[in-house]
Amino acid sequence: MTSSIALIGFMGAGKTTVGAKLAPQLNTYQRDLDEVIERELGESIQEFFAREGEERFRLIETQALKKQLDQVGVLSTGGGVVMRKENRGLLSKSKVPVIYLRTQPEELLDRLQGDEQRPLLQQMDRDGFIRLWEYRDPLYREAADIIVDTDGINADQVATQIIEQLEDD
Ligand SMILES: Nc1ncnc2c1ncn2[C@@H]1O[C@H](COP(=O)(O)OP(=O)(O)OP(=O)(O)O)[C@@H](O)[C@H]1O
Ligand SMILES: O=C(O)C1=C[C@@H](O)[C@@H](O)[C@H](O)C1
Ligand SMILES: [Mg+2]
Repeated sequence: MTSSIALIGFMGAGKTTVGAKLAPQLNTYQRDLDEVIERELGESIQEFFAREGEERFRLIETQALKKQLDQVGVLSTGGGVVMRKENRGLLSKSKVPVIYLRTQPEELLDRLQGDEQRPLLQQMDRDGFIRLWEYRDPLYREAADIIVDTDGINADQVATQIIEQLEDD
């Protein structure tokens, strides 16, 4: 079974949380694209967004994705990684299986209640959040090799489902 994968999905789908659980089970380690970018920038994504805006962040995210995607390990991406066509192309043609953690927006809103780390979340009301989810859902599907529905199951159960799906492949 492969020990390299990439996790994609909306904010709060569990890419960071599930990736951390999955990596030791696959005898590998996790890299989180948001954390890689924050280390390179020397500041939080929140701070960078506030000063430079989303477009500049997306360019940096593409550079980071190019460097990280085909390396060994579990790569947890940021929720907006599918916004740029170039990134979707990189994910689609990548050698590593790309797994879409799919979670309904109502459950995501519950999980993210009170969050202050995600700049886009601060800018949106409930309807805007659902509209963005509906816009992105087909983009994640386009880029993914495997889809795992995470509604109503915890992060450990999501990790187990991913391993089962990888074994079936
Ligand atoms: N399957 C799950 N069931 C319940 N809560 C979950 C699940 N997966 C993650 N969470 C919780 O949801 C919150 C967001 O999770 P996480 O940070 O892993 O999301 P993410 O997909 O990495 O988001 P982002 O795109 O913003 O990086 C955390 O509080 C985490 O504990
Ligand atoms: O969904 C998004 O667009 C984002 C999700 C986070 O992971 C970060 O990459 C950033 O806050 C943008
Ligand atoms: Mg994350």
